[in-house]
Amino acid sequence: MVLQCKDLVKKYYSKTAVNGISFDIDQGKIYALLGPNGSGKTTFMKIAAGLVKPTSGTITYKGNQIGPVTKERIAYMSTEPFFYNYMTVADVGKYYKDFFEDFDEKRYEELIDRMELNMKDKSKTLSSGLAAKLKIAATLARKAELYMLDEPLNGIDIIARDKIVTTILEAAKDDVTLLISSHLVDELEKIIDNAIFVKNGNIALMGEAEDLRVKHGKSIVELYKEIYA
Ligand SMILES: Nc1ncnc2c1ncn2[C@@H]1O[C@H](COP(=O)(O)OP(=O)(O)OP(=O)(O)O)[C@@H](O)[C@H]1O
Repeated sequence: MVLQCKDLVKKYYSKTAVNGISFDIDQGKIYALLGPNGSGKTTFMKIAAGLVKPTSGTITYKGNQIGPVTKERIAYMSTEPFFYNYMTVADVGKYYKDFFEDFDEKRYEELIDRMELNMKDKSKTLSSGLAAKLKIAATLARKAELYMLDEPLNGIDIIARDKIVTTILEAAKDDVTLLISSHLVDELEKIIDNAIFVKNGNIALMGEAEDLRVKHGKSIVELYKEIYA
């Protein structure tokens, strides 16, 4: 296993966003982190990315505390835009290269092409769907070991979603792990190995997607509806 968390808690003043979760994530698998708005998915990803400190509990990546070493190996794509309005698509690449040693410029060019973006486009002129694609391209151009993508399909039209899902799948290798949050469970169901259902900061259900389907006689989409109805 690569990511291990035990009794992880995050409180924002009186609000408990993550309420004592424990689970492990195995290398080389694709995980869906599922749950409605406010269930704690983003908070968990931010803790694993080293952007938010847990209130209590432990979390390690390959035995290391979350910190500078793990940040070099974990690529996190937040729901918020990370680039400034004045930047062009090319500037975003340079900005990323300055921050991350594992950033592969050639791969970025390929991904920008694939997403039908142009290096000269100004980020402030991009539609929300194109800005979402830019975030994905920049994140997947890193040669990370663990990619955590928070709502990568948000704002992306139904035609482009397949392309994004295929691009995400290309990143999946034996030594690469993916953790993807999404409300669009249909799209994720096709590609995931494991599902983690989060409810009110707790794990409501988790397991290998195929085991869950067999055990409950339901698809992941149906389980989602049942858990959150
Ligand atoms: N900085 C913060 N200050 C106060 N409360 C916060 C903060 N960040 C998150 N919360 C609260 O913690 C809870 C979990 O939020 P979080 O963003 O982790 O959920 P989520 O499952 O990612 O939801 P969404 O799908 O809407 O992004 C929510 O009730 C939210 O209001």
